[in-house]
Amino acid sequence: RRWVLPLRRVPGPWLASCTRLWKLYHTFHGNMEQVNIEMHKRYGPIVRIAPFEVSIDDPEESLRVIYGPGTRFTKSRWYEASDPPGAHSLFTDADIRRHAHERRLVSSGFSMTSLLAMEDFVSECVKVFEARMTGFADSGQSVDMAHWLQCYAFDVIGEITFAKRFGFMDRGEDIGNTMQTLEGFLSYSAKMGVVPELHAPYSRLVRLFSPGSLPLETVRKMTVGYEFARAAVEERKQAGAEHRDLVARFLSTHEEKPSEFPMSEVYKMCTVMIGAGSDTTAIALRAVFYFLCKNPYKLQELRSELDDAEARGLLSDPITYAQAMRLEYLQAVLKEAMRLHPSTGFTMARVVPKGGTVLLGHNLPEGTTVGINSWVAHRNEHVFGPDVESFIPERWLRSEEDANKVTSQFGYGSRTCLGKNISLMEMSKLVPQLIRNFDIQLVHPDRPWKTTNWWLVKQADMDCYVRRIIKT
Ligand code: HEM
Repeated sequence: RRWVLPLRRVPGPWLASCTRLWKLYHTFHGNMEQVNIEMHKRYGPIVRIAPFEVSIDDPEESLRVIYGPGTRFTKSRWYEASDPPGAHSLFTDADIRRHAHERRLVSSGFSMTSLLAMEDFVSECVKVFEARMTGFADSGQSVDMAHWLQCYAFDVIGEITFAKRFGFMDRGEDIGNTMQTLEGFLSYSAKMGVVPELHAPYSRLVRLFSPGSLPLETVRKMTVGYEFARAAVEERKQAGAEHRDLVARFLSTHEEKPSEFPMSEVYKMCTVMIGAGSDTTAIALRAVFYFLCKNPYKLQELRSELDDAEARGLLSDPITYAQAMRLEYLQAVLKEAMRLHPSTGFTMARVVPKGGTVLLGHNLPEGTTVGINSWVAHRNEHVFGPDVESFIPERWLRSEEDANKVTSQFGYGSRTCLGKNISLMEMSKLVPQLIRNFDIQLVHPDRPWKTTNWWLVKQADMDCYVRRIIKT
């Protein structure tokens, strides 16, 4: 394989060119984003990471070719392990036409009009979060921000999807082991995606043997996620009229086009919302607070912007999305945190279409898997300068050219994140509200946090002290 295949001229680790075991090994270790960065430092902008797969470090031309408008590159088989065998969802579908059709059916639910109609749901969650932080501040207890931000993200998804908070923030715990279940699902899909041909036989084994035996249990969890969403939709239907949540929009699409969008699609979309919309936002929010705590001058800069806006009467309580969008430094902080710590940490793998392609001077035959990892792309010094490892929100404010530099934390092109604006609203409303009202500090500022990459690069160990800022 090393020498015979058309990819023989693409540099990379010897083992990776012979077998997928190299990729599997690093996936198991849960630090693929770091390995990927290291590989590009060692081998250059194009690296062979499996016999038929290359990773690309080119956030401009190659990004447009692989993911841009009108692309014929399809999602790779890695995504198959994120669904029960044989199934597909909006997130995983490799069929370009079917995906485009389904995306059209649901996209009105994600328009700016529906987003603004959902703002009250998010405001409600911001208030509950603030109340919980006030409680911690008054008690002097430290707070595991990693956990609480995930509670917030889950409850927002509950609100915007089902018009009902799941109750994570109210109870402060992992209700029904949902977070743990999602973690198990991600860990399974990340690894099984490397050897997708084993996904179906493995799932059959699960059905044959005791479903309670770990780790076979993990496959069953995919079905549990679907059943959870199905039960929530049914409960929401019983509760009746609420016209602003996503379920209402999915149900109205179902009523208009029952054969194109049957109830199973409604359940599936809700499953995707929970799977794709909770951890991702929690990770981004953790990154924001972590980098602000680590960079007190930047935190001060943000606080000054908020104080100034408040003094001029430009902020309500809680802050509206429209007000937050006008806070330039805040928006730069969010963007910079997601540049340095994108939520997804694997290459977004795609298959080269018929006729092959040329990327970075290499002929890549059809069927080759190619992809860009945002962790690599966001650290490209030709694009972002020599200070790529530093948290510098100002880089987005220097010039129009800098402000328009492309990042891929939400993906790119036709498969770009459908929930991007929802999560930007969640973040834009929560971050300033906490910064203006609380002083947040890491309990162990010198201890780096722990991260694990099961496609999402999830952080742990983020204990913080929270103190109320008393305004005179
Ligand atoms: C900071 C938060 C978020 C980040 C960083 C993020 C990131 C991403 C990325 C990178 C992709 C593309 C994956 C690929 O091409 O392989 C994606 C797709 C997707 N995301 Fe998000 N996401 C976030 C929040 C959300 C939310 C809140 C929702 C829903 C409420 C959501 C729903 C989706 C869906 C449905 C897709 C599939 C779109 C398609 O293929 O047409 N995401 N997201």
